[in-house]
Amino acid sequence: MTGALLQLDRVVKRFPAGGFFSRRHMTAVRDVTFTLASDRPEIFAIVGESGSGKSTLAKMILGSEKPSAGTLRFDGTDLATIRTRAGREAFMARVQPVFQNPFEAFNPLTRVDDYLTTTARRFRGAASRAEAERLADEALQRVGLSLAEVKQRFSHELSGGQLQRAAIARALIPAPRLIVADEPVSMVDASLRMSIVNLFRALRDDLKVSIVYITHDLATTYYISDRVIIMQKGEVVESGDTRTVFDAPTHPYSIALKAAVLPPDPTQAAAAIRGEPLPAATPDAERPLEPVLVGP
Ligand SMILES: Nc1ncnc2c1ncn2[C@@H]1O[C@H](COP(=O)(O)OP(=O)(O)OP(=O)(O)O)[C@@H](O)[C@H]1O
Repeated sequence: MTGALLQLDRVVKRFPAGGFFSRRHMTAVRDVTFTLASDRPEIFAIVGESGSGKSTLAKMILGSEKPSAGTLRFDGTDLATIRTRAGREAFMARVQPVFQNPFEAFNPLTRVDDYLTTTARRFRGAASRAEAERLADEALQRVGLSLAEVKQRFSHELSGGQLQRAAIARALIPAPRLIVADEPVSMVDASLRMSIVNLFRALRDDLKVSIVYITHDLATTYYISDRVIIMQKGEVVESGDTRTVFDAPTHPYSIALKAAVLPPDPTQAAAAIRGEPLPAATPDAERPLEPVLVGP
């Protein structure tokens, strides 16, 4: 490991609770510590039920919320020290978000291609419309779309799956090192989920982008992530290599979570992601060592 891409050290976030005059606080994120290496792109999952602090953690990684205590470093720089507009823009180019609802991520009054070309001008310095369109098309091709398919179209004219792909393309235009994806497939039609999930793997492998994948969905986490932390009430209760954690969880919360939602058989889990009825389980002896991804 040559250094850390992202390093969280005892990160805490408290919010005021109990009204304006109250001094009470609730702790949304408590003492979270983890590191993503800069020379080993990976999909790092943050899993937990609603209210466990996942989105608050995502906002702190994106620099849009400040920690109450602890430090977050990106490429060695403490995010708290980024104060200038130029510093903030440079950080934003390297750490890009993908949100749950692509219809909220795009302004309904702006054409999708304009959105992408504006990003190319702002973050990649594209000097002409032709250059901005070339960069937008390149990013769209990466996600299985093309500029021709989105040109002159507004967000409501695309399907949810297409628009989430366009949102991922927008995130790719600045050539980021890290993508923070907060529930990126939960609003996508179940039948298209697998193709988006596979896309994140391709970005990791082909573009060497690391991905912080935030979700409450264990099935997709099991399929795509390399490492996982499981959060409960703001705290990390279990962490490690995804296969190890899910195959033999040790914390009572992880055990209960797995029992409640994750079909133990890989073929069944793949069907669950696609929203299909579960097929018969594959006998243990015939199971591949690695889960087989069947797409789209
Ligand atoms: N701006 C805020 N002010 C006060 N409390 C907040 C704020 N943001 C989040 N919280 C609280 O912090 C806790 C963690 O919320 P967070 O949204 O991070 O959880 P989550 O795991 O992402 O849940 P979900 O999946 O429902 O988004 C919750 O109790 C929430 O109500």
